[in-house]
Amino acid sequence: MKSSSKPIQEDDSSCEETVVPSQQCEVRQHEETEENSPSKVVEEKIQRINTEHYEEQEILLNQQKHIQELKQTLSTTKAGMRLLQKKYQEDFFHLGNHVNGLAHAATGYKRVLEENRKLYNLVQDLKGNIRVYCRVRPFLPGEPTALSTVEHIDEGTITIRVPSKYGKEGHKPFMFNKVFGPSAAQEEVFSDMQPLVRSVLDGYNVCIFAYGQTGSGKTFTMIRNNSQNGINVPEASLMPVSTTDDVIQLMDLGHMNRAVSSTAMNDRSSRSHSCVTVHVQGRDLTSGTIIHGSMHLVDLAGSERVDKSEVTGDRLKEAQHINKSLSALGDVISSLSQKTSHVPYRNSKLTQLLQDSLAKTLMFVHISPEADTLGEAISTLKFAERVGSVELGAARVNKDNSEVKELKEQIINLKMALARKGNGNDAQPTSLPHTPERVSRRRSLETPSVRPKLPNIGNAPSNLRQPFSDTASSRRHTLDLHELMRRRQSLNANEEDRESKSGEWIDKQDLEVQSVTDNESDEGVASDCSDSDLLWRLNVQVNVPRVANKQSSENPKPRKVQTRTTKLSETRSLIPSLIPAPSKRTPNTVNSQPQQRVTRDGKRRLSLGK
Ligand SMILES: Nc1ncnc2c1ncn2[C@@H]1O[C@H](COP(=O)(O)OP(=O)(O)OP(=O)(O)O)[C@@H](O)[C@H]1O
Repeated sequence: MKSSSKPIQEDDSSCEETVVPSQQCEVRQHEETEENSPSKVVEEKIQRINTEHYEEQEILLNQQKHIQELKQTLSTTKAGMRLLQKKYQEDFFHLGNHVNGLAHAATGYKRVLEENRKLYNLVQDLKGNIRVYCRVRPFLPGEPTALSTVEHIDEGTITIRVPSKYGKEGHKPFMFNKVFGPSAAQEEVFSDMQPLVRSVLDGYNVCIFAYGQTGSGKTFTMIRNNSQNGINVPEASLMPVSTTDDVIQLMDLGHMNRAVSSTAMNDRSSRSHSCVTVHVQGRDLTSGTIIHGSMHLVDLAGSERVDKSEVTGDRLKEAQHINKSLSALGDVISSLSQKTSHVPYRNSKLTQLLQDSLAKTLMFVHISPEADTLGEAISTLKFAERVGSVELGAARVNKDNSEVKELKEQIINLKMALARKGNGNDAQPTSLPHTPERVSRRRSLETPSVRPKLPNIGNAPSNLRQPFSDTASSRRHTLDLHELMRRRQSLNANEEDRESKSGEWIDKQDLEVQSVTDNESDEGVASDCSDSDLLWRLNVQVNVPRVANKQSSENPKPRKVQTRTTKLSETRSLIPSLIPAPSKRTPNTVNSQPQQRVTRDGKRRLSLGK
């Protein structure tokens, strides 16, 4: 193709270059045409095709070569990839192993941490430390959730965000046995308390109290929701034992009778401490030892400074009373921590109530997250840390050994003798020898399991109370509180008829609900456990406050002591016939006046930790 076009171009150029007449040019063209004969053209074509073929061959060869090279590269790459894949697989395998190892280690670490915590708590228990749990309330609906006072929460540490004057870096850590954040569920909180609650059934005295400023969530922790009395608290129960619901019902009962009024801090501020006491008593089947334990559940009134609540008049006096008892609690705690020889338990009704159970105490300290409560939160946490450092010595099981039992029996005999004397019966039980029958009869007095109807209380034969049946003598009892509540309601319905009613007994389990606002004129607390209370404590007892607080929040009135003891009819009617009424302890004259703490500026200290 190329060769054929070229001569034509040459011809054209020659034609252009030489200026010849048109005829001459035509002649030359003719001559050239002759030269381009068909054979020549074919030849040239073949040559051209060959050349082209040769070139294509060359290209093909080149391409094949490239393909070969590419194949080579591909297989090398493939081999490399396979190698890499293998390596990655190995790496992944190792990584997996490593991660597994880490996960295992983390689980182990968690387990060790948990064990450490348990051991730490055990050591604390052995030393008799007051256990302190801290709980942070979440922001409430409608509250500005700007910045929480809480910076960080770890298992047992809570770090509070503070202005720099409080700490170098603007935060301050506090350590407790456990810290529950705002999202902690009730179940989580209660599951940690189970061992403590169970120890009541093993014969220990236990006290669980909720401390914190108004509105910080004390009642939320201590009781469940009760729409009846309009208290907006959650559906949950304090105690994970079978008696939970019953005890909670009692707490509700106490709460219903509790003084509440609105303050600057809370629309329904509790203006009194609410205490529920559960006494459990049973006999160890193997040794025959009588074991009794008690549990105080105390929902304290708000611990804030009086001026914070902005109350005046009667409310102010009430607030001062509240803080006086909290102050007395603070005094008890500080004298326990300083191990002074005298602990001023008698300075307040609250501390008298807690005296027998402080050896196994759990304090729930509550704080609110709002920034404007920072000051209260810090003083609350400081107080709680101090409480946590108090060593009370190991708690002891309330076992009556044979000597104590014998002495108690003698006391019972004496009481019976006195009672008979009062009835004109001159029997002299104390002078009787301790025959086995007598001892067994006296024991039967201690441990009634059948609940007899008592026809004539004054002449009730002493063997009316039966010994524990096998089931009844089990160390763990379920409180028959439904019955108790039913009776409580019927008591309310017809208080006047109480005296004449007879009923059944509930053995060895006493329950008390009290609303306490301390007052110098208060007499001994109902749960006071003196020896003379032995028979008295065999009966069901519900102490409810004489409530000024039917007083509504609109018309609240200050109260003195609002504790009334309501005994079931059979309790009332039986006891006086057999024994004298339970004696109330005479207040300790040495320390009958509450201590008034004076601060440096000369003002009386009104609240704890301030
Ligand atoms: N952990 C919590 N989760 C959700 N809401 C809570 C929590 N703790 C408290 N609250 C809510 O905060 C409000 C105040 O709580 P609560 O009444 O228990 O405080 P308080 O400390 O008992 O107050 P007061 O001293 O006045 O009796 C209630 O509406 C309660 O439902």
